[in-house]
Amino acid sequence: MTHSNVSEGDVQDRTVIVIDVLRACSTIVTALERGARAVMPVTDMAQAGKIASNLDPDMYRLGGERNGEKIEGYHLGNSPDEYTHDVVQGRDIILNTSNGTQALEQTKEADTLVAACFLNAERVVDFVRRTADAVTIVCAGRQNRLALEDTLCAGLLLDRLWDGDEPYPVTDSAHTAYTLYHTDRDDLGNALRGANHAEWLANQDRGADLDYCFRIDSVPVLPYYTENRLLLYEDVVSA
Ligand SMILES: O=C(O)[C@H](CS(=O)(=O)O)OP(=O)(O)O
Ligand SMILES: [Mg+2]
Repeated sequence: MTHSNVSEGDVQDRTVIVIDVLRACSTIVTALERGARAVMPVTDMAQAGKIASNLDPDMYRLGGERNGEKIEGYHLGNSPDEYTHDVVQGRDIILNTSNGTQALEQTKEADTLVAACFLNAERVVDFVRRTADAVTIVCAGRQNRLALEDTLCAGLLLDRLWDGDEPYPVTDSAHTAYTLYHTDRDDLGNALRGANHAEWLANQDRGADLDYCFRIDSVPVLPYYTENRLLLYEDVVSA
């Protein structure tokens, strides 16, 4: 398990779970659940513009943020709330965010790559249990620093994957996430609301995003990365 500074060994021949609770992975899960055809994660304006220039303008929407605010000229910001059925249905979403889409870019050479958050926690755990041997969890974090909400989500996934019994040896990062989750699990909502990013979003009047993004297991979809885009896993296997 790691946050930022992903190395080749972290991804090669491994199943990688990228976690970004606030808010990119929660937005990706939501957009796909509400009917987006695909989410294309990008890292900068130039890459987003290049992809957009090759698409029919009615068939895509540009989404993303810098410093939490919608990027000028984009259709959507990074609040899951904006990704309504009417807006995303049948369209490609080009998503450009500060941390989550950067983590997806860093891990795109993984054997298997999925996006996770609290909304789809059990769906990810179930997929990993059934399909994966070697797993790396990458917490997107914030500005290359640890983000409490991502670490607690990693701890929840590990608790479920290990069935409440921590194996030995594990990495220091995994041990920390698992232990922290056990410390906070009885009042997880409170711990999450005390996270720096959560406090910051609350101060920006984004409290509704917190209510939504902290709902565990409420959107059971699996965003699966293939050919530079995230698709619903069932659409990949049935193709
Ligand atoms: O939109 C978000 O919540 C963050 C932006 S920032 O780190 O608060 O500037 O982006 P994300 O890539 O979803 O972590
Ligand atoms: Mg984040």
